[in-house]
Amino acid sequence: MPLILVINPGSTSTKVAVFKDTVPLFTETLRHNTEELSKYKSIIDQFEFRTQAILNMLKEKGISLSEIDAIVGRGGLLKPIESGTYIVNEKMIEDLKKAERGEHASNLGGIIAYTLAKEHNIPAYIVDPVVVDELEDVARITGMPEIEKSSIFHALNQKAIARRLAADLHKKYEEVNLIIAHLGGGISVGAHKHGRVVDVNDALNGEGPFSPERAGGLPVLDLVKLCYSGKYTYQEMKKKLIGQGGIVAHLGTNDVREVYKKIEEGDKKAELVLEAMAYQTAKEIGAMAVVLKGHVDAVGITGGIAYNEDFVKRISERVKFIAPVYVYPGEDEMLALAQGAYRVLSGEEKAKMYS
Ligand SMILES: Nc1ncnc2c1ncn2[C@@H]1O[C@H](COP(=O)(O)OP(=O)(O)O)[C@@H](O)[C@H]1O
Ligand SMILES: CCCC(=O)OP(=O)(O)O
Repeated sequence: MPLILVINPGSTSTKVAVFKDTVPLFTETLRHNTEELSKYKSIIDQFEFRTQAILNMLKEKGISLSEIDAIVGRGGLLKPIESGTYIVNEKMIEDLKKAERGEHASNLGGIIAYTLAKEHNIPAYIVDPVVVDELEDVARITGMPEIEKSSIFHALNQKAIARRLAADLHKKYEEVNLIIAHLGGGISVGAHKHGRVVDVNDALNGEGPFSPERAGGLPVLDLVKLCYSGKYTYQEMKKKLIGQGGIVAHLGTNDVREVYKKIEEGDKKAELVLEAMAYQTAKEIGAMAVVLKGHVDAVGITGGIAYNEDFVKRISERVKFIAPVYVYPGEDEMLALAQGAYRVLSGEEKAKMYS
């Protein structure tokens, strides 16, 4: 019965778990506030900090790395690839370190898994990275031929929750049309058509709703003007869009629980900004209903923010005319990662090779 270490770096957290086969021994979430993360210039600079946090957690739980049989991490911004479990190889590490497709905490999932696994001579995997690409061609075209739309989203959790929702409908994932909204540090809304995510907002690079730390879609020419205003460097502009945008920019925190505290204390601006995030998310769900030509079996709402019933209600009341709304607070990512690694370790599936 293999012991599997699961590492899931998100933009606002590092989640760590150890599974025996596919049974969790423990799962912990280490939350990182804006102040803690703003010390680091780039995501790769967070390597030591996040690795140490994981090692401390293992020590606290009395588990030694020498007992672990395989490590699986959340996959990052690689080339667009199909869904599945991939062995972490040198080429993948090179691409994650170069970060040519962008910087996101999930880049560290593969890198940390590989580094720790190498020291202990065990395999490292990633499963359903954020670049899983099942877009229909029509969804790729933008109005500027030089710019093609990308599929960058919470693929791991969206797929896991979509399967769970299909099961709750007593159907197979491949038989239903679903819209899944993941509400995390980033927000992604995907149209799942018979088991494929045929359209989804790029949750990293400025499409769809703003989120706790992303600016989301913006009036384009105003953005161009700001870029050329001479006020900001490229790196500063990037931070304003990814990491320091959205709720952080408006309210100075990436923690939606803090926003609710402000609202309880009578902060009207906090209430309006929060309502706007729910409004934009609902609007994106509406757009995905159009992608599916109105044939929607259910809408699923998931991610950390889905723990908050008020926020879910703000979305549901706008979208419940489309299809029944199901809520899955948090995520199924840790189990999905462990299951992906286990399918390979048990010989049920062959690991895919990234090239
Ligand atoms: N109980 C809760 N109520 C409301 N928001 C929450 C709760 N727990 C976490 N969140 C919010 O969820 C967001 C993080 O979601 P999560 O899915 O864990 O994302 P990530 O993978 O980006 O770290 C943060 O803004 C956090 O404040
Ligand atoms: C990079 C797309 C997935 C995403 O936004 O993840 P987080 O919510 O963990 O930042």
